Amino acid sequence: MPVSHSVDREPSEATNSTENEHQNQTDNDDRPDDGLPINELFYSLQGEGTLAGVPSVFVRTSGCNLRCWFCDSYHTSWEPTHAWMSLEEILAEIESYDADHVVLTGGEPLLHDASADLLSELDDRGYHTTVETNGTIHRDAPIDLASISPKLESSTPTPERDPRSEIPEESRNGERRSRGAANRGDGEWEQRHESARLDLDALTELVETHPFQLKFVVTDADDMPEILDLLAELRDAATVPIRDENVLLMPEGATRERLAETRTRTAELAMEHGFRYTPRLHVDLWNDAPET
Ligand SMILES: C[S@@+](CC[C@H](N)C(=O)[O-])C[C@H]1O[C@@H](n2cnc3c(N)ncnc32)[C@H](O)[C@@H]1O
Ligand SMILES: Nc1nc2[nH]cc(C(=O)O)c2c(=O)[nH]1
Ligand code: SF4
Ligand SMILES: [Mg+2]
Repeated sequence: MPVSHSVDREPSEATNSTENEHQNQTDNDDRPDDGLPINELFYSLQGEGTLAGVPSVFVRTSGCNLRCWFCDSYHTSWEPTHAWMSLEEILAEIESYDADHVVLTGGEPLLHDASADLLSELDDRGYHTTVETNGTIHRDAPIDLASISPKLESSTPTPERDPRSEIPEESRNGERRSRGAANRGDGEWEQRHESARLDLDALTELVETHPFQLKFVVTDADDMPEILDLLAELRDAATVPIRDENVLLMPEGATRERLAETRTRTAELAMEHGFRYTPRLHVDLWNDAPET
């Protein structure tokens, strides 16, 4: 069974958009110089995108500069938990699995300087690396597939959609969330998320520097005009072709129940526009279980 690391302590304040600011809000005590805050590290099948079905080791960093209301990795964004692991420890654990593919995800993995070092070490060892990123940060690092998921207006945590506004209950991962009155949501991230969620320069640099896929989370047909506008802007700005086959529509849903509501419409939209559809295999297989 994969190993999970989490830290039992009060949730940190909202994570900021730079690593330094982020580090100010996390444990200093046991942090190695070259390490990363790891929320979970596990072996599974790539569930999304053009490599769906490929056995892969997942390294999930903690901390994000955005706060999508639907985030399926709540404990890396809204209430980040993690243990600090040195690169040596991370690499040893990756090497303990029989896999050629590594997926670096989060949270937002490109927030962290050490993500670039980890990617270089993985490259030296011959691994194929996929980085799951929201596309707001570019880093100079060897990446075999930049899996970019630019965030649409429908991701913004308005007060009505703020997950911290809900009464504390079992979390999506089956753990109890500790949410007191002090950290109850009231849409405080709405503006911050909205102003940070798209960065055309970072997106352009990402598609120009790495093999890439653009993976849009679709909640309903209203998302399409924004996807088409963003693609037109990106195609204008980038010096590399962005083919329809590089554009994936992925249904929003952290659970089988929710996916049952979104996937057929998303598949029809993909056909209508000539884009790819990507399933969420891991949700079909294991629902919202952690470490899958
Ligand atoms: C948790 S994110 C981490 C990487 C990065 N922060 C990002 O958003 O791309 C991993 C992937 O899950 C997707 N995702 C998160 N919550 C989702 C949901 N409820 N339904 C569908 N996709 C979701 C993201 O869009 C992204 O493609
Ligand atoms: N199986 C599986 N495939 C995935 N592809 C991208 C994931 C992610 O959270 O970034 C993910 C994930 O969490 N699990
Ligand atoms: S950008 Fe990714 S990790 Fe951050 S809140 Fe959105 S889905 Fe979650
Ligand atoms: Mg996931």
